[in-house]
Amino acid sequence: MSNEQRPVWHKRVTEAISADELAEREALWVPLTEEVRELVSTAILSEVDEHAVALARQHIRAAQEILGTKVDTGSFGMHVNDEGLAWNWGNAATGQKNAVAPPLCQVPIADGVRYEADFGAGYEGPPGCLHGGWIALILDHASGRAAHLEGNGPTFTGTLTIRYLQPTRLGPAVAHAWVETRTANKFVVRCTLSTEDGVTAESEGVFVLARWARKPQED
Ligand SMILES: CCCCC/C=C\C/C=C\C/C=C\C/C=C\CCCC(=O)SCCNC(=O)CCNC(=O)[C@H](O)C(C)(C)COP(=O)(O)OP(=O)(O)OC[C@H]1O[C@@H](n2cnc3c(N)ncnc32)[C@H](O)[C@@H]1OP(=O)(O)O
Repeated sequence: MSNEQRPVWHKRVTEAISADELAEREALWVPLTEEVRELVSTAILSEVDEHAVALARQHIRAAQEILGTKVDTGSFGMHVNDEGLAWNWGNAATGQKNAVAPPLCQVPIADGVRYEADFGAGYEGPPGCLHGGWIALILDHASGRAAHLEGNGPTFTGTLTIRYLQPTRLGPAVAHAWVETRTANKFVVRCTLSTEDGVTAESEGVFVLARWARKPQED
């Protein structure tokens, strides 16, 4: 894939960094992400008085100021090194630096892709249950990842059909996605989301290997 083929919106940053240095950087930032995520949940559930709220806001503004002394602009995009490593830590589903992303943990399996997560107060839709929009994101991401692994390139969601079977209670959940059929550039992927109540949502999606990422003979 050449730079000329990539669309203008595709932010790509090349960095001279080794795999070891990248691992160190990840170890530095992931705890911050987890703490910000925890802060969101605590802020929702907290019942402290107005003085405590004012004090907490002071500390949060101080942290914001410290982090803001050196920032990139726009989005994180896709960072790459010359060893072929790529990391998109701003990703809304799994970005290591994105506290808005749910706490998804990918677990290796032979048949497709499995993600596990424990959804807390920040993900609530119907009282006590996971918001349907988050469910869509999880099904979409797990399916996209399954297609990506099999197609070896960036696959975009073309169509995603979701059946919400029963409410998904907050707490532990598992997503399992697998490619059902494929042609050179198109993948039909199925995905389920399950809790201790069983399967709560399922989807079927068509994922398309982006035209700009196809090898010339596949176009
Ligand atoms: C998402 C990757 C971004 C790039 C990042 C780089 C690296 C990524 C690294 C790691 C990623 C890891 C995992 C990924 C995990 C999650 C992914 C999340 C996915 C998303 O959240 S992504 C955002 C929402 N998504 C969009 O923003 C799409 C906007 N849209 C378009 O960009 C185009 O519209 C596109 C590309 C869909 C098609 O355009 P195209 O020109 O490539 O298609 P083309 O005409 O060649 O068709 C080829 C065959 O697909 C069929 N086809 C075409 N369109 C279809 C559709 N909509 N539904 C069903 N089938 C469709 C045709 O019928 C034909 O089928 P057939 O071969 O059988 O004739």
